[in-house]
Amino acid sequence: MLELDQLVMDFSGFRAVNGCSFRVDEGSITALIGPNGAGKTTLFNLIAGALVPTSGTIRFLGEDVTGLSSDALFHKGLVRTFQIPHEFHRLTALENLMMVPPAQIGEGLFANWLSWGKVRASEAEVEQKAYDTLEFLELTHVAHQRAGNLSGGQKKLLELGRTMMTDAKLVLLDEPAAGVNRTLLRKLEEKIQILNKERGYTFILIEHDMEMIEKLCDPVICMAEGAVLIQGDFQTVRSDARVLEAYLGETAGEVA
Ligand SMILES: Nc1ncnc2c1ncn2[C@@H]1O[C@H](COP(=O)(O)OP(=O)(O)OP(=O)(O)O)[C@@H](O)[C@H]1O
Repeated sequence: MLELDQLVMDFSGFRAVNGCSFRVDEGSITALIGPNGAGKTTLFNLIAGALVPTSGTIRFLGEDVTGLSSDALFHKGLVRTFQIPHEFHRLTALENLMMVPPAQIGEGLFANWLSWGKVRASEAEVEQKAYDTLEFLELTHVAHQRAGNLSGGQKKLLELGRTMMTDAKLVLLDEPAAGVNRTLLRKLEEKIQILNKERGYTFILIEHDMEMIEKLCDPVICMAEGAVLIQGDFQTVRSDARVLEAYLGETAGEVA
């Protein structure tokens, strides 16, 4: 589904991503791990079109998408969520979902410009989809609460819900577990698994929570100094001496 070939990203002389190559199979949940500064976020920015690589290529669904904007990629079904959820604080949870532009409409909105009946029908569909999404996420009880007042975990669930409004194919999740309490974390894991198994979403996660990675992810890719150090299943990667060594500098031996 996604193929990275020799990706390089230089920031005024500093090489943050250094010849990164790997592929992500459709239907997988891939974890991207590595110590601070390994280049994970920069790589996400490259895949999501927020940065243009210095060199190398990115293919998505068989098409060379290197250098395409995040907007163009979004319309192809590649969606990124953020470490800090980007909800609109003053809007309700329901409105936040309704604000997400449906990836597939695009020109349809323009075509509907003179046909208000159609627009209204489409609005009603979007509202229904937003309610269905809240129900799936078990957030119906906060549908009319301001998103800014939700807990950290509820905001993460809402962020996941925003991807569901777009019929995403590949979702990049940036530290989904960060700041989420244990109860909501289990719920978030369960929803990610359902989206993956039943709705065919492919995920790539940047994550530091090893419990979540062990439960959800295969393969696990460990980056260090801008390149892929090792790729394999959780146990293989976690027990690899090079991975422990890469983490040693910052966490005194703890891979987490
Ligand atoms: N816009 C930028 N300009 C200059 N250097 C940058 C820029 N963005 C990232 N870097 C540098 O690139 C390296 C990789 O950073 P990146 O944020 O991708 O790492 P990371 O693996 O996501 O780390 P963390 O786990 O701490 O978020 C770091 O040394 C960082 O300082």
